[in-house]
Amino acid sequence: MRSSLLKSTSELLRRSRRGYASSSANPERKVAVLGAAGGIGQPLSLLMKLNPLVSSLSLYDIAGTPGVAADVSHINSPALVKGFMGDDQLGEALEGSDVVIIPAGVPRKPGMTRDDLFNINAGIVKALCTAIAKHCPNALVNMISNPVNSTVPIAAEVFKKAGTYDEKKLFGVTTLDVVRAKTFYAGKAGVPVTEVNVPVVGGHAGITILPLFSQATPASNSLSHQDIEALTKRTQDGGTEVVEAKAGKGSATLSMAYAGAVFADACLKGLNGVPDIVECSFVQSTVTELPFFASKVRLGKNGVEEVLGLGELSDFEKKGLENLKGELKSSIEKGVKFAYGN
Ligand SMILES: NC(=O)C1=CN([C@@H]2O[C@H](COP(=O)(O)OP(=O)(O)OC[C@H]3O[C@@H](n4cnc5c(N)ncnc54)[C@H](O)[C@@H]3O)[C@@H](O)[C@H]2O)C=CC1
Ligand SMILES: O=C([O-])CC(=O)C(=O)O
Repeated sequence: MRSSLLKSTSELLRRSRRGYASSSANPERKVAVLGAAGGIGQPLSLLMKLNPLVSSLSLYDIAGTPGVAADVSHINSPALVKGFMGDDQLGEALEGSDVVIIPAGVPRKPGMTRDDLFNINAGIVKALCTAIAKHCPNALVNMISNPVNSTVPIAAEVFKKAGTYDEKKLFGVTTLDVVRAKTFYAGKAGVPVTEVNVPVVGGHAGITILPLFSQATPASNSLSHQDIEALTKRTQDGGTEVVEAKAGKGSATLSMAYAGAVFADACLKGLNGVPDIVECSFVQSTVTELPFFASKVRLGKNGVEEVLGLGELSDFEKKGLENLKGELKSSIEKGVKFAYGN
């Protein structure tokens, strides 16, 4: 009894130090998940229900949300869960949201690139962002829907047209690239995975995903150049590895839900004023000549507090950076053109 009391007290202290102070110390926070009944949406909704920083959880989809919401709502954690379905209920789902997470849209099948999803997902993202501009213009938007390299610029243009754009509040979620880079690096370098950090910069498709293993911590000097090349390629092809393993049944959902929950948690901590919250994300940027770029970002009370630079790159990474710019630039331009032309 005494030891379990001590354990729970020390857990409370640990949490409060890291941004999970008792719920009375945290402000009320509403999180909306758009696409909540999907492969990512369901486990992501579960993880957000478990997050003690969430007081209200709004689950929206075009179908299937009543069941998901009823199911998740039975979990005995504080967040109050409500399900919303169809266009008519989108406004209410969004009203008052602090963070909106968007995993709505179609996933890849084997043989497809993320860009092959553009035709369907661009329209979905545009419609959802139009509603965000109307119903919760101050929310932080976490864009998961692919192709992220284009859907984030689409969202920016929609918000600009609506007069609500704030570059500090729009994020392409690239956390899964970081999650993969950490896992693969730890396995190869033989270091504890929970201690690993690896920045991943650029974008979120193929060669635009550039892990900076030269900055990985804990540093390893047991890795050869070939090892680094193989780790880089595996990180860049991580999504395809899952798409092929699922053999037509979609793309990463569970690892993505985890990554989405990690990033949303960081956003909430930033909003709540927890200092030194840094995650990689695809944001409006001046780090390179490209208007959007993924790099480390410091999160704060208004969203992006500071877009951090790339640090020192190895020659291999410098080459990777130059190689990705062409593809990333045209994906960004494709998104902007779509938003303008429609
Ligand atoms: N950023 C990243 O790292 C990752 C992104 N993704 C992307 O996430 C997206 C979703 O993937 P999954 O969950 O596997 O797909 P899924 O097909 O299982 O789920 C998508 C959900 O979106 C819903 N939806 C469709 N149109 C909608 C609309 N207008 N409003 C609200 N909801 C709508 C569908 O009803 C469905 O429930 C895909 O575009 C996929 O490529 C997937 C993995 C990683
Ligand atoms: O590969 C895909 O289509 C889904 C995705 O973005 C990822 O798993 O990184």
